[in-house]
Amino acid sequence: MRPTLALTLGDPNGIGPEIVLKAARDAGLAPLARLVAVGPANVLEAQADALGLGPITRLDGFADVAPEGTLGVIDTGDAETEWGRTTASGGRAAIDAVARACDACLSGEADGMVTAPLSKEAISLAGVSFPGHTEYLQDRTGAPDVVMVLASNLARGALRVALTTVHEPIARVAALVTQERIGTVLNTLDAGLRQRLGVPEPRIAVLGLNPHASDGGVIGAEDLTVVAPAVEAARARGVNASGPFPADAFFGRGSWSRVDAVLAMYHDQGLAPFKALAMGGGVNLTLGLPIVRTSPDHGTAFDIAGRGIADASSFAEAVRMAAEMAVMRNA
Ligand SMILES: NC(=O)C1=CN([C@@H]2O[C@H](COP(=O)(O)OP(=O)(O)OC[C@H]3O[C@@H](n4cnc5c(N)ncnc54)[C@H](O)[C@@H]3O)[C@@H](O)[C@H]2O)C=CC1
Ligand SMILES: NCC(=O)COP(=O)(O)O
Repeated sequence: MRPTLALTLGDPNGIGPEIVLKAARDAGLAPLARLVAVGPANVLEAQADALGLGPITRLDGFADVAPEGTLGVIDTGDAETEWGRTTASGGRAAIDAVARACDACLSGEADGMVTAPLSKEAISLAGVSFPGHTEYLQDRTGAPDVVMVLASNLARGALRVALTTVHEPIARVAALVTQERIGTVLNTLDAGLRQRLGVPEPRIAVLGLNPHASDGGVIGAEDLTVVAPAVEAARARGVNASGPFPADAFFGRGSWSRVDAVLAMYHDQGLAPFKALAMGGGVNLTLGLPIVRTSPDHGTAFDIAGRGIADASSFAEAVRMAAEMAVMRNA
């Protein structure tokens, strides 16, 4: 089975359209999936011309097939490009593409979606109340629980970092790290590792919330009163979780290579070490959705937009992973 993947263009003022064009010309990806761009076709056509990465064919829908050697695009309406600017119209264009691709996955027109980066500030200016794709797609698909996972294959093994809280200000994190939340995330992560990533018996390490995982209660109580009981409860349900572990030594000692996934308590606790180890080859995926969704490990890169120098390797990895997940899901 060769899945059809919808590639959303992201914010038209960033590097999204450029990395989609570059991935579409990656000869290694063509056998894995049929790639269909979704977003403002005028933006994609202009960038394809400027960067010499065409030709582009406008499609009426996913059933319409682009001629060999061209990238098909499903148009979601014209947009302007203002390189590097955070605009409401850029945010609107980005989210309209995500909505179209998501609906195509739900209806079965597409087998998965790979999202180029959008600006959280721009979608907020456009009136979207969700901070990112993860929360928007959870709402649009009606998924009860989702987990953000950043994944990469490194020489020492697969590094997968999942997040208990995602796009939350640090002032709110401690209150959001509850036994219930950790339990729900562990269940969703365990199921997603088995069903979507083909890990038969997932081993999950859970990081502590406080420095040194609270050090016996000297540095806060949450690791003893919240995280440890949540890990115990998950183990009683058959989830092979361990911890809480002090986050700094856990990454410093390379302990991640002895488990299938690491559950961090908050965004930067997990993603700072992930990006230090894997940036450029990492993939952001959402487990718990009824659809397949992956994304690169970076953002809109407004500072280099329009210069033709964006590195598309993480986006290409996201396409590869989505193709594998779609094949596994449809098997
Ligand atoms: N999946 C998504 O939609 C994501 C969106 N974002 C959003 O992107 C915006 C910018 O985020 P930042 O934290 O500044 O991170 P960023 O990843 O956009 O940029 C950080 C630095 O890395 C460089 N960079 C990033 N990707 C690159 C690539 N493919 N090739 C070459 N250089 C690259 C940029 O030029 C910049 O200097 C924010 O609005 C953020 O919310 C961030 C991460 C993921
Ligand atoms: N740090 C990851 C990130 O911001 C991506 O968010 P999302 O758009 O995938 O929800």
